[in-house]
Amino acid sequence: MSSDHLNPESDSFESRPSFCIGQHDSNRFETLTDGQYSYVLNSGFNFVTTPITNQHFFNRVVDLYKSHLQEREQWAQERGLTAAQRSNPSLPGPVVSTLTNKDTSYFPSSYVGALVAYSSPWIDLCSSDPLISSISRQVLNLEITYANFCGARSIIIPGPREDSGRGVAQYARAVQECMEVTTQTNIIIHMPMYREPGLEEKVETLSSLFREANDAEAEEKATKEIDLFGAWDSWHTIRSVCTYNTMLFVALRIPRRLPETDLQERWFAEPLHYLSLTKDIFQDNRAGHPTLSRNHQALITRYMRLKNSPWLFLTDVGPDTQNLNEAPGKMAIDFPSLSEAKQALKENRKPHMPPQNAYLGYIKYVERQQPPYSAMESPALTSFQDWLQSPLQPLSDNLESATYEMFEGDPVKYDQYEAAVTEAMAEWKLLNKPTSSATAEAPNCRELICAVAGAGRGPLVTRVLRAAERTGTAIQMWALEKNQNAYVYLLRQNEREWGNRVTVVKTDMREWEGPRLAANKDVITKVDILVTELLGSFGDNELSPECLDGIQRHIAPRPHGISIPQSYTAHLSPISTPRIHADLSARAASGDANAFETPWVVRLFAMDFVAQKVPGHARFQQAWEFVHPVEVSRADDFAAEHGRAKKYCTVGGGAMTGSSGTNDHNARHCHLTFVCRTRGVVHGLAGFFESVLYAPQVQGKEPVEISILPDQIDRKSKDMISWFPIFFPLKQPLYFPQDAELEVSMWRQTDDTKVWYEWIVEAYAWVGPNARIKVGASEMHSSRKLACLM
Ligand SMILES: C[S@@+](CC[C@H](N)C(=O)[O-])C[C@H]1O[C@@H](n2cnc3c(N)ncnc32)[C@H](O)[C@@H]1O
Repeated sequence: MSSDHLNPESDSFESRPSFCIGQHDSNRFETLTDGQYSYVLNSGFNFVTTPITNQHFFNRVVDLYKSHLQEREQWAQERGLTAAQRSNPSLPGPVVSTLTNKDTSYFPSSYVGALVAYSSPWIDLCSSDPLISSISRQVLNLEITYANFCGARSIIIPGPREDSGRGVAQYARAVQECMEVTTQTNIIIHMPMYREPGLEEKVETLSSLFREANDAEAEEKATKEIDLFGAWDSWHTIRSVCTYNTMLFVALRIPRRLPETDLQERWFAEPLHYLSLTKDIFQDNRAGHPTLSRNHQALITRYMRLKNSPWLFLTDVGPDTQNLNEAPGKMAIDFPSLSEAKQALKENRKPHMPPQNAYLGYIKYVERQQPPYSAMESPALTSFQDWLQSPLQPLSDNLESATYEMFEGDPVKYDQYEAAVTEAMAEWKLLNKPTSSATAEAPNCRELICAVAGAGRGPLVTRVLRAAERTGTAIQMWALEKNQNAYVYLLRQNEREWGNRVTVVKTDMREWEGPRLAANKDVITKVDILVTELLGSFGDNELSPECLDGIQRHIAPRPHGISIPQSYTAHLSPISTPRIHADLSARAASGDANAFETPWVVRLFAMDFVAQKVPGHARFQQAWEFVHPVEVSRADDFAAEHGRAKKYCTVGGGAMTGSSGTNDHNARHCHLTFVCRTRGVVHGLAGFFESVLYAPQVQGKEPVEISILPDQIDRKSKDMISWFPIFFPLKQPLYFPQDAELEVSMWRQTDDTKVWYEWIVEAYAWVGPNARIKVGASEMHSSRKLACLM
């Protein structure tokens, strides 16, 4: 292969994720000088971390702790305090005095924004010793406010080193306090994917420095089984305490042994800012060069597909402190000596250019190996990742041309519709079914009456005409549209593209009088094939059932007349999607009272399906189904008796307050049980739909379908992008333990004038072979205030 695919100027250029790679040294105690910073960048890194305070400060804090203990002891002895008096928590504690210029080499500079501040790893916010935890909190506050003052854009705080409830709560509270003092700075918690031995921060903490030797607690910890989801749990506590602040992120330590994919997916959904790779996770290949396992490469590839792909930082891979101390100064780099300039010329490099770092070189190789973006990862589609859109209301609103144009950009939907119509027409012929054009005057007329209702700008009309040509079927074609602007476009299409073969009518399909015969305009007949595309992401959420109800009386009587689509089903799965939850919380905080009551259309991406597929309980479960035409309609019966203009009224109040019940047959309810093996948190329900456009009557033939279900789309309508999923949020994230069951209740509600959804999720835990207890429930959510008007 030529290297053209890597050249942006070339036609065969393939775009792929680009990596931003930084360097972190866990033993660094001083900020890099200008020259050292240039040296690291010249080694090929894009950014570098910096400590906020130095060794001097560390020594000062250690001395403070020691002297405080001594003073307290002396003071207690002088006063002859009893053990109880000594442990009085009201005795004054140590106060870390403010920073001085001796405590730090980090100052505002031209490149301070390019440095990622790393707070001191030696503090212990989780300590059970109140003195140590207090000192640690003070140190963190001093560092964070100072880094914020200096202009740091990101500050990494080493995560808690254990997952104990008390320690993590203390830690989370301290971070919450930091978030209140920073303004423009991202706070990033450095967390391990799980507690793999050796993966944690190596630097000793104040607690380990002062801990009695041979600590039983430490020993117990070492022998404890690893709780794979423990570190994620701690992160979840921290971000919950920080109320899903959108400036709080994770730097994820990648372990040497990758865990099960469930855990990898859990982290994928979190706000990942960095992936941190230590030297230890690399293996040497036969030539002695560092490499990563295939699984590690696959993980990086997966995470790099995110719209905001995480940055990477390599820890302790060099250049180390010694290299940097020997690094030439900025002056030497800018004005090299004659001999260095000569040597550099000979070696075809820039003067003082450091050697390429082997680990970095390998990661750059991994970057070049990234699969190019597919058609489904175009910049436009990628920009839709996790972006919330209010669902369309094509019935009550009139769509714009650009919206129709966007629909028309996806050929898959139209191909499937054409396949369905082709199949229906071919079968009509094969089974010699009667047509609605055959009247008493022309009993042998074989022309099929076809109508596209809700034709938009006409792409489905084109497909029906094409299907007729392909199958050699004579048809009389009708196109109905209630949008007066699209109607103008349809009239022009008829003249220019369809050779005036189509009768275009501007009408709401529910008010249409029915098709008139081409041979005798006085005769109103029936439609043999009715084609509509009124489907939303949840199937029925753009009121397809209500619209089809209003036109189905024109479909030729059973068994001949057909509706394409023939049926559609709505499906649900509970998901964890912290980023969307954070987005919705921010909207709610800025005044959107309905943020958590809106079913959003969203290209869900950074999310985790929390339910597993187990026997009897699928991961994606069907909520309900609509089939067309409806066998019996009470409204039709009523209209036949009293006329269509008459208001349908039942005795009494009907099903909903004030309703007369005409649309009750389109109400639905489901109660679904999902099984979750690992513990986690649910932020809402992902909704999908499938539709059988046409199911052939001839045995052995597959139905023509479309689907947006993640486990079906590739089989039924691969690469179809016309619909993104729908998301029903939960106001309060619902935490559940392992081996839990989530029970989802959802309703499609109607009061004859509008349609809306209501949903609730309950969590149960198994406590015995036959006993479950309820561990939590969401509140009842309702989109009634944003209902679709009929
Ligand atoms: C999702 S768009 C599909 C447009 C077109 N068939 C396509 O596939 O590109 C639905 C169309 O149905 C129209 N529509 C919705 N409800 C209607 C109704 N009750 N009567 C007539 N047209 C309707 C809308 O104006 C819109 O043009």
